[in-house]
Amino acid sequence: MSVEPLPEEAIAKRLGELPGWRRRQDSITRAFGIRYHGGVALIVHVADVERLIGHHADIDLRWDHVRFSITTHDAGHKLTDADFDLARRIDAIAMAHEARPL
Ligand SMILES: C[C@H](O)[C@H](O)[C@H]1CNC2=NC(N)=NC(=O)C2=N1
Repeated sequence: MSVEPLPEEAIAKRLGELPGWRRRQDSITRAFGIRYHGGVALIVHVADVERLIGHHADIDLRWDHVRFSITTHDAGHKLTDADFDLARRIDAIAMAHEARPL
């Protein structure tokens, strides 16, 4: 997976393919509705996949939702293909946990 920052057009294209994810400066972010303990289970599953692929989201757990934010630290906190790959994986895991798309 390249750690080259993506050009703006590529970012727009990839965001268009990932409904629910929003850009926030040089990261992408999405929240899922899920109760606290379910959120913990979801995070553990995501963390296992992150360990396998070597890419990690910033994760904010609240009592009724969990928010994932992703950027590539190794690219100077810019968006890369690795961020969009992880976002797709998080979507699939969140659906498997029956998290509510927000
Ligand atoms: C050595 C290790 O693979 C790197 O530091 C990885 C780990 N996980 C990472 N996660 C994210 N989001 N960005 C990175 O640049 C990054 N780098």
